[in-house]
Amino acid sequence: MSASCSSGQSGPSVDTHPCFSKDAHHKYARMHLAVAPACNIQCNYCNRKYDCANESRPGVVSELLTPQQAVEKVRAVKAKIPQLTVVGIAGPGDPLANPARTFETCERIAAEFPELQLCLSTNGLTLPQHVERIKALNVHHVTITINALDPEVGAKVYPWIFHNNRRIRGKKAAAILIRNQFKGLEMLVERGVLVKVNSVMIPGMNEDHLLEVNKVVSEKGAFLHNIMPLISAPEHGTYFGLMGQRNPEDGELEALRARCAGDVELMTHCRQCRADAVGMLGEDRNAEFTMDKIAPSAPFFAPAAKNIIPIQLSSSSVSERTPAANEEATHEPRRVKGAVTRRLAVTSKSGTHLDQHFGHAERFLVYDASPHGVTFVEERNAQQYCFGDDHCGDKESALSLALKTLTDCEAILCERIGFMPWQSLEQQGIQPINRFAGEAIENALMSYCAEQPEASASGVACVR
Ligand SMILES: C[S@@+](CC[C@H](N)C(=O)[O-])C[C@H]1O[C@@H](n2cnc3c(N)ncnc32)[C@H](O)[C@@H]1O
Ligand code: SF4
Ligand code: SF4
Repeated sequence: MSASCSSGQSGPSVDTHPCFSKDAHHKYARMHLAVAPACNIQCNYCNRKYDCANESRPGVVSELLTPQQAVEKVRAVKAKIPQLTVVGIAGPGDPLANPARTFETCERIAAEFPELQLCLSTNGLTLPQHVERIKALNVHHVTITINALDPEVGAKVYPWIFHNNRRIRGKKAAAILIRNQFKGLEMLVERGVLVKVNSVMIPGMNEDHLLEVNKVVSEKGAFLHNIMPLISAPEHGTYFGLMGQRNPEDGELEALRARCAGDVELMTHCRQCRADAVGMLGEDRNAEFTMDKIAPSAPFFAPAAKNIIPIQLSSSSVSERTPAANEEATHEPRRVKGAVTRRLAVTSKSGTHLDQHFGHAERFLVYDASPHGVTFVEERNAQQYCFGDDHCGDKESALSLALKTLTDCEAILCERIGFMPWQSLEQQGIQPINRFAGEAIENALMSYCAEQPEASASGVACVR
């Protein structure tokens, strides 16, 4: 596309942006900086991974970076790839759910490399409150992911949002998210910041609705609309993956794009890059620029292992109970001496690692955890409800018994989980988490805590 925007939005040039200009795409390089682990909403298609070299999809990175490391990485990439023109923050979580880390990174890069274009990719939940800062930092463009206009459709994509220190679910949550996305879009356009809108095409759920999204984002002044195919597979461990939500088939996305009637230009060559992609579009040279290669002596952030309280599983710590009536059965995190503490459960065969399928658990291990440490609370009996095909009896009642023992837990971390229990847990307000499969329990619990929005707001450095 040319430098002039079809929406009439004036402002920064897009001629040297590899994603926006078909000419630029072979000449210029981009890089994503993975400084934003936390997210303040859940999309049913997203499962972030923080140490994965193999998968190529959004939300996956090899390592998380502090703002300082991010600048070191830009220095190293710029020295080897002088065609670098664009530096973006696109996760692996949401940049604006990690505002301190995101804006510190932008400030450092703007100070050292004023010639580089900065961009951010966000779900938009907290966008309105950050627009002035984004403008002041001279961020070249912002991408907002908008999958629905109608909260009814939105509620099928987003099970919850975390807003004003509360977890909100269903249509109410989707309505708040959508309102803030459009408010943020309008505020940015008014201030001359380029806005690209991403929408994920989810067959059977939002494809017709995206025609309306296209029309409205066009009227509101977005300069580019990027309708991307859903990437969904059971092995990604997402809700959609487990429920068998299919991806668009050949030709479906093109047909949808052809039906879009808004004036906004459509992007057709997005590669759905990882949150740490480096290089020209279509290539990923991130492996050449991992921190061990560019700053081998620098200590990497790791959770404060010294604060881990050793776990001793004894029979006296095994509990038959569900939380007592006079105990607060709440999922809300508590603040203890300044640190947010969360009650979390895990399934584990070994007692040390997340190595057990939810359906195979005969016990749940319950912890109070914060980004700084982990305290073992107790073991609770779970009635195993899945024994394999021949033995599954009254699955539902066994599952509901298992769920009763977890009412005070915010999330359960497990190796894997099936669709039915996932749905039941979510209905009860307990988030199933399987992205730490195989990890040591303490590290996984601290990492989970550190990636929550309140943790990053209180300045927790990084998770790994
Ligand atoms: C990983 S997100 C990070 C930025 C921000 N949190 C957001 O959602 O816009 C970057 C983009 O990848 C998209 N994405 C994530 N998982 C996806 C999936 N399974 N299929 C298609 N797009 C996906 C998001 O919708 C978003 O547009
Ligand atoms: S907003 Fe972005 S990071 Fe958060 S769950 Fe959705 S896709 Fe993942
Ligand atoms: S995800 Fe799409 S828009 Fe973002 S850098 Fe890759 S090609 Fe460009």
